[in-house]
Amino acid sequence: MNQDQLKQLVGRAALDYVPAGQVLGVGTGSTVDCFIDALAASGLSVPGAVSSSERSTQRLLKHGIRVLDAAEVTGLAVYIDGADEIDGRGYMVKGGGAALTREKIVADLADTFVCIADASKLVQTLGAFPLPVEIIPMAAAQLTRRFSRLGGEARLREGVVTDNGGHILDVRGLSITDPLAFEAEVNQWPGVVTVGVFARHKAQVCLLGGADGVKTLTF
Ligand SMILES: O=C(CO)[C@H](O)[C@H](O)COP(=O)(O)O
Repeated sequence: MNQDQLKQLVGRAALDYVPAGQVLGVGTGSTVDCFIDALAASGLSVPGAVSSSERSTQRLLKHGIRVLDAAEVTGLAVYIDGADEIDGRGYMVKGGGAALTREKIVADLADTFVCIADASKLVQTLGAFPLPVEIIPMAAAQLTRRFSRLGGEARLREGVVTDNGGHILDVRGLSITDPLAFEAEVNQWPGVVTVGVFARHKAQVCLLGGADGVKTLTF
């Protein structure tokens, strides 16, 4: 199976986690696109979804699935989203699709984060994937210097403006051995909107698609 087929496989597997009769949190990315398509084809009745991006909102609406504002719910049982990397503890790097801020907001509403990913995303240590960080543009140069003091090389993602009007720095060369401490530290640097380490909002479940089918990891 190629990577696209694995994404479709885990997208379908995630249907088992859709809470009956409840609003669902929906992430962003090509794997989530597969999940949204599978949800629409499944005939499962969901009262609506809280979406983490304009991209997912458009896809949900195209399928006739109602999209609610985050402010319209007080909580969600389940949030389903992809990842750029996930480790053996459920900590993740996210934001390859530049939606990390809204993804963290929706994840924060949810009791259970279900990560859907192909097996290439499972890593020993986070950091090989360039770490996305949403920033306020004015702070780009000084944040670049801060990352360089941690051994990271930050580059502005050219031509990308997030749904929130922010910019994205991609930071190469990091080895994130303590994701909770790293996230807490970087989050409080002035000019950082959101760091793409999801440690406080880690996955509780990961549906990992590989040659042998879907493996369910729980953390
Ligand atoms: O964090 C994300 C978007 O901001 C995505 O979940 C992540 O980039 C994985 O995407 P894909 O499913 O396309 O591999």
